[in-house]
Amino acid sequence: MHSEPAVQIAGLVKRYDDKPAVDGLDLTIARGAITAVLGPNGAGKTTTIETCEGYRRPDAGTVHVLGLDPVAQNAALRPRIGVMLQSGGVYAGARAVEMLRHTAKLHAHPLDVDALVERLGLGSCGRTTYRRLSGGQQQRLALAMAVVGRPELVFLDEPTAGLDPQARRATWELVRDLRRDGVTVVVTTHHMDEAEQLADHVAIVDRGKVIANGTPEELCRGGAENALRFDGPPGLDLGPLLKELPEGATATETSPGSYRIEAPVDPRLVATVTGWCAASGILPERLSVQRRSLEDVFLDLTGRELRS
Ligand SMILES: Nc1ncnc2c1ncn2[C@@H]1O[C@H](COP(=O)(O)OP(=O)(O)OP(=O)(O)O)[C@@H](O)[C@H]1O
Repeated sequence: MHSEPAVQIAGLVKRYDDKPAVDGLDLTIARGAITAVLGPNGAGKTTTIETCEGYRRPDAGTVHVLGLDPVAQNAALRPRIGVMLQSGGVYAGARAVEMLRHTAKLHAHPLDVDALVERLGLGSCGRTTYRRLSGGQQQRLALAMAVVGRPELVFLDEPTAGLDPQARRATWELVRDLRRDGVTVVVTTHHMDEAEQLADHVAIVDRGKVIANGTPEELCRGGAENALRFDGPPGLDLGPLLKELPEGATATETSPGSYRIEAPVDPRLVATVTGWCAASGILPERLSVQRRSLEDVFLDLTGRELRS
């Protein structure tokens, strides 16, 4: 296990026509995990990732990927990373599966091409040229090309944009399998459900900076949406319940007969509250868990919706 991070970015600045697309971005990405870089359109995700891949030179700051400078040491870095770009990067006249086989042969320990083709539902496009594939098929082929060489680190830029739900799930499964094989995966997305489903770590990017960073649980912890609600008889004495709840929890009657317990919601909390209700002869009606989502976190931090 390497202790050195997979990616280390400090104070990254990248400008286009004097306008900063990335504006002092700091980010450390651990090895062997799935990290989602989440943010609205235009936040600077693609620019950051392309800088990590060596396609763009930083205007300021430093970037290290697998301990290497992506521009100065590009030749050493290239064989160790897999890259799925948002648009193409694939020769349009080449036959889909042939191209994949060819790419596999360039690597010492490639994945099994037939299994990968099957996995991503590309079996029917064997002899079809890239330009004749549907958008979703092109997307899946680009993903296959990024991972077939069994790289140490994979960058996936919006891998499920425009995919149908089935292809989306197949992509997520493949990404999870990569993690199981010890591959580090960095995925950019503006779908918060994708980040919540997939990622071990989430970096929320807005206006060229990382504005929050942590596991989905860490980011969603606290705040008004992390609560349990139930209805019961009005005027209950919540003091005895509060004594049973974890430190820092609050219990309030928000309107007559409506109760709200604010605390990290886990099965034990639900058992404590329902146990107290049972012991007090109360039937908790409309018992519900309200969890903060990454969308709520983004809204709290920026006052804006994440959705584009
Ligand atoms: N080649 C370029 N020339 C000029 N401006 C650019 C270029 N590439 C990106 N930008 C601008 O830089 C900013 C950040 O873009 P970037 O593509 O990095 O964001 P993003 O978070 O990946 O967005 P999306 O989710 O839409 O892909 C945007 O304002 C964009 O218009």
